[in-house]
Amino acid sequence: MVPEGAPGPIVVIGDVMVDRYITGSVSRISPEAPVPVLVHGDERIVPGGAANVAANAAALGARVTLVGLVGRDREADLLNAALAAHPGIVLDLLVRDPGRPTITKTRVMSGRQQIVRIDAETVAPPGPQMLEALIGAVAEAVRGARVVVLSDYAKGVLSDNVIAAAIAAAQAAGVPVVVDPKRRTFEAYRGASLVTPNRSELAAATGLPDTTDAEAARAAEAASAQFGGDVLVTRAEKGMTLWRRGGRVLHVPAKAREVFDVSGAGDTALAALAVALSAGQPLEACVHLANAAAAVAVGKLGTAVVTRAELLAALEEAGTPGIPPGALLETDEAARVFAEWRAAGARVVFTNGCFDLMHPGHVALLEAAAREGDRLVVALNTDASVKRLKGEGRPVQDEAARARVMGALRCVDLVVLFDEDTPLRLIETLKPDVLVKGADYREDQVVGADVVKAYGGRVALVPLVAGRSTSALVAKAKG
Ligand SMILES: Nc1ncnc2c1ncn2[C@@H]1O[C@H](COP(=O)(O)OP(=O)(O)O)[C@@H](O)[C@H]1O
Ligand SMILES: O=P(O)(O)OC[C@@H](O)[C@H]1O[C@@H](OP(=O)(O)O)[C@@H](O)[C@@H](O)[C@@H]1O
Repeated sequence: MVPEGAPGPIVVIGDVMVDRYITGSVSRISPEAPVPVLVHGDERIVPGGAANVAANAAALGARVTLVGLVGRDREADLLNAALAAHPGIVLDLLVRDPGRPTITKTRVMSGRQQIVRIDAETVAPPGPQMLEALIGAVAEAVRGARVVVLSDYAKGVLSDNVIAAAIAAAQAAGVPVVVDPKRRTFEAYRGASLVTPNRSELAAATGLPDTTDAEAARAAEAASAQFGGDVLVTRAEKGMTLWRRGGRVLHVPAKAREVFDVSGAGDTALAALAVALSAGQPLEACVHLANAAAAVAVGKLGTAVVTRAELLAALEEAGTPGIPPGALLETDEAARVFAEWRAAGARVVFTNGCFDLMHPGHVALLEAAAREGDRLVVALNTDASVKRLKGEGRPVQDEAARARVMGALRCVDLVVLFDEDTPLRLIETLKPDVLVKGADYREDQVVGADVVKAYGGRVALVPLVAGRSTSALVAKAKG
C-alpha cells in the first residue's frame, strides 16, 4: 500500500492560510477583567488550509505547485518562509492581492489548551483582475500535473470560474481532480473524480445522516449523484467511507492511537491520498494510506505535517503489508491481507480456475466476480494440478506466467496458488465472503459452496461469454 512508484507532480489550488500559534502559560486571572493572563512564551507560523495540504504532500515526497491568493503583507512573507522549509513546493503561482489580507488564524495557547482563536480574513470573491490572474495560474499549474487537488474553505478562491477552469484543464490533460469541498451542494464539482467531505460537509450537502456505515454509504451515494464522481467521507473517529460509482463501498476504521488535535487531519488525509494517486496506486489503497496518515496527524498538536518516514513507521507498526495490487502470495500471507481487508470492512470475493490462455470470457467472468464485492482474489491451479485435471500438454503457460497475467488485470487484487484438485482447503482457510463461479456450474456443484454458506457467506454464479475457451484456443493453435 505504500506507493511503489515515485509520486508525480501535484497541484493544490485553494484557500491558503497562515496558522499562527502564540503559546505561553497562564497562572492568574487579570485584575482588570475576568480573563486569563498569558505570559508570552513562543510564537510560530505554520502553513494552514490549502497551504497545509501542500506542505503535507511535499513532506510525503511530491513536488507541489500551490495556487491561491495571499495579500501583500507581512503574513504572506511569513507564509512563504514557512513553506520554504518544505522542499518541493513551487510558490511562483501564488497570486498576491493588495486588496485583501493573507488569511491568518491566530491561536493563543496555554500549553496544549487553546484559549482563543483570532481570525483575520476576507471571504469575498476576488475582483476581475485577480480572478484573471488566478485562472491563468490554474491553467499553467495544471499543465504537467499528475493530480489536481482543490482545497476549498469557502474563502473565495474556488469560485465557479476557478473550479471550472481547473476541472477543464485537468480533463484536457487526463488527470484526476480531488476536491475537499465546502459548498452546500457538489454540483460545481461535476467532472471531478473524487470529493472528500467530512461529516458536516456531507450532511450540509445531502441532509442525510452518516451515523452507521450503511447510512454513510447512502449519503455518499446521494452526494455522488450531485457531481457524478466517487465520494470519500472522512468521518472523524469513525474513519472513512469510500463510495465508488457502480456501488462498491469501502469502510476503513480510524487507526489513531492517541488524539491530541484533530485540526488539519482532513488536509493530511487529502495530501496522502493525492500523493498515492499520483504514484499510480488504486483508489482503495490510497484511502488506506490517507487514513493511516490522518491517524498520525491527530496525534500531533496544532496544524502539522506527516512525513513519509512517519507514515511508513505507522504502517509498519500497524502491520500493514506493502502488497502491490495483483501480487501472488503464499496462503498464510494472503490470510493476513484478508484479515486486514476485513478489518477495513471490505467484502472479499474468491474465484478459482486454471486460466491457462487468458481470453475475453475469462476477463468478463473476473470483472463480474469483482463486482460481487470489494476485493477479488483469484486462486490458480498449480501446474501439477492443471496437468492432473486436463492431461499431458497442459497447462500451456506455467503457473508463474499465469499468475503474472492474472495479477495484471485491474479487477484482480490478489493471486494465490493451490496444488490440490479443488480449492476447498484454501476456501476453508481464507473464508471469503463471496464465492464466484461461472454459470456453467449449478450451486450444488460448486466446491466449497456449503462451507462458505455455513459461515454466512454466499455463492454467486456469473454468466459466461459463449464460444470462448482455452481448450478451443489450444485446438485452433494445433491447426
Ligand atoms: N477523533 C478522531 N479519532 C481518530 N481519528 C480521527 C479523529 N478525528 C479525525 N480522525 C482521522 O482524520 C480523518 C479526517 O478527519 P475529519 O475530522 O473527518 O476531517 P476534517 O479534518 O476535514 O474535518 C478521519 O477520517 C480519521 O481518519
Ligand atoms: O474554516 P475556518 O475555520 O475558517 O478555517 C480553517 C481552520 O479552521 C483550520 O482548518 C484546518 O483544517 P480542518 O478544518 O481541521 O480540516 C486546517 O486547514 C488549518 O490549517 C486551518 O487553520
